[in-house]
Amino acid sequence: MDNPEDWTFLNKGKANAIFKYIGNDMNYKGKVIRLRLADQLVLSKEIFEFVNSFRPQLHQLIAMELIPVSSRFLTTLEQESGIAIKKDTHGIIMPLIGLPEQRKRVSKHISLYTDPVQNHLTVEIKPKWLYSIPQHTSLCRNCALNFYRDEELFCTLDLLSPNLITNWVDKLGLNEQHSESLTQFLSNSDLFHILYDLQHFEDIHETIGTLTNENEVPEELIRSMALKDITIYISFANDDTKVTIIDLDKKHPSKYRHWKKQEESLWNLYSQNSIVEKQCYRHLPR
Ligand SMILES: O=P(O)(O)O[C@@H]1[C@@H](OP(=O)(O)O)[C@H](OP(=O)(O)O)[C@H](O)[C@H](OP(=O)(O)O)[C@H]1OP(=O)(O)O
Ligand SMILES: Nc1ncnc2c1ncn2[C@@H]1O[C@H](COP(=O)(O)OP(=O)(O)OP(=O)(O)O)[C@@H](O)[C@H]1O
Repeated sequence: MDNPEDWTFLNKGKANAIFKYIGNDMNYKGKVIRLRLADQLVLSKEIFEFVNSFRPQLHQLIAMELIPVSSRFLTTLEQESGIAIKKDTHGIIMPLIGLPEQRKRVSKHISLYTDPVQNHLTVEIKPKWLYSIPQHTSLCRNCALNFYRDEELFCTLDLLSPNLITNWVDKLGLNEQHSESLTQFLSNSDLFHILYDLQHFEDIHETIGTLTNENEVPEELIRSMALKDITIYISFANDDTKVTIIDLDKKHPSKYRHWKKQEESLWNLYSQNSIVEKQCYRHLPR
């Protein structure tokens, strides 16, 4: 496995690079390795343990295996891909998520992957903040962020409310069969409610606003913010529905500066109910 020639660059985000296995070892065929980018402060072993702590509640989390990597392995992949990789002791092996070829980007947080021949669909959703929006707030964090970026106003808070799901799905413009499958899944699954419960952090806007030092960042806020940054793949192929959650990365407390900056950018939008025709759905505490 430690032969860098057996791995080819697949994709990257802000914190990780993904390499696909192209060697002959059957243990790694159909797998990827996920490596931390050079500027990251949380290492793969800590991420692995963090993710595992959520497995009892989130059984859809992608399977992971922590494996030691040599510095020669990392340096060679870094040179070949041109991506600065963290000098880490471990990487994380995961199954390769195969996506249908045609991609339609609905918004920064929603994409649809379809295979019209086989009629397969994978929906990629970054649900972001699933929470009860505070009193006197018109726009939730998701709608405020989308508005700020001039993105489509697709609010995942709608998915917590059975009567708003059909309309949410209709706006995606899927074919009838896929619309029906997705509506059925979203109506019957408790995943978004589980995430809502797990993300819960009382007075989150105020807490972020008052942080002045990374030592003040509560562990529960780190967990909540990590859960607000996951990606979910929902795949429909034949009669099979498969759900996979990726990217549940432990946040370093130094990220509080970014969270605060985002709050400062969005603050004025939270109370502007004239911006959009539709008010955000207010999900009441249960
Ligand atoms: O602050 P946000 O809501 O913009 O979230 C950031 C994400 O932007 P998004 O809004 O999802 O497009 C951002 O996503 P992109 O790389 O922009 O797709 C990252 O996930 C970032 O986390 P990290 O730096 O990788 O630890 C995310 O930062 P965190 O807030 O999760 O720390
Ligand atoms: N198991 C996988 N199989 C196939 N592709 C994957 C897999 N895991 C991640 N990817 C792809 O690589 C991209 C980056 O991976 P990942 O989300 O883990 O990185 P990140 O740095 O945490 O991203 P972000 O900046 O959104 O936080 C994903 O958006 C996805 O397209």
